[in-house]
Amino acid sequence: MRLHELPDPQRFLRDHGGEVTVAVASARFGVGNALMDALPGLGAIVHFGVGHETTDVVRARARGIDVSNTPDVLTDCVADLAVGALIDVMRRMSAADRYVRAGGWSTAPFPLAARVSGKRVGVLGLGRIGRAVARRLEGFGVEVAYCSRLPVPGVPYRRLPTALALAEACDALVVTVAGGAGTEGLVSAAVLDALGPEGHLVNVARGSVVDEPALVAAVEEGRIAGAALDVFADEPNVPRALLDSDRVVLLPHIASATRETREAMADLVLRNVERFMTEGVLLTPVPGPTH
Ligand SMILES: O=C(O)C(=O)CO
Repeated sequence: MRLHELPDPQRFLRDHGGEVTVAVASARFGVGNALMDALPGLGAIVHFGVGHETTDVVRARARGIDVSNTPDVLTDCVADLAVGALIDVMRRMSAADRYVRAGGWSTAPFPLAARVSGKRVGVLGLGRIGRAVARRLEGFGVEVAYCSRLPVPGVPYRRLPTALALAEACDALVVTVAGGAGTEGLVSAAVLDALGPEGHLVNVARGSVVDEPALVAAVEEGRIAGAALDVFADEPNVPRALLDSDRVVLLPHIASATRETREAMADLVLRNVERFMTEGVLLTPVPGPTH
């Protein structure tokens, strides 16, 4: 049953909320507190997607509700897209495509772009996706550094203590950290200024991680060279100044959106539901009580 497609979802919740034992939610909407409260018999929340910041997991667990997401199956596609977006914004591929289509090539050569190979790239949040991005970048002879709450054992990359220090040490920053209150505004005006007028930003995490008004100002004022964004503060709304900028690559939150990966995510959702319905446990519960 799809709650959002019902003519009167509130009425359904009043009449049948107590019968629902499993809720499946997208990472975008999650299960908010009001919905959680309307489902007194809920035992599991199964997210389609790796992000789960839209559900209060601590609150759910306190009520005995277990929560799962779809890790691993989307890592490669998100990392592929992050690296593609980095190359796009640094080499200005989308802008060059627009240039050719608009007939610019017959009037003047396209302006020179920034080299990718051999540059210093900072990965903000070295989880599964961050590590997959870093591994790919090694193939470009990129010097990778990272910033994460705790040191990540067994990786050959330099760890910087803060996002600011990482931005100061790098030519480009790729944001792969989890969303939610703990990372809100982590890429601040100061971080963008540390990245500098030659620096590029890629965000495949959550719009909330970047101070979007500060990013808009930095792009407009040329305080950073460019940005490639798959996520925004208020999707699907993209600030006008970004739409108007040729220095920005804009993507409609498609990092995991391949047929193969979306099928694998859907399959994992169904396997979580099945496991919960048959054995009362989830297959891929989200880690830690306070994650
Ligand atoms: O899995 C997620 O959290 C996503 O944002 C999918 O792209």
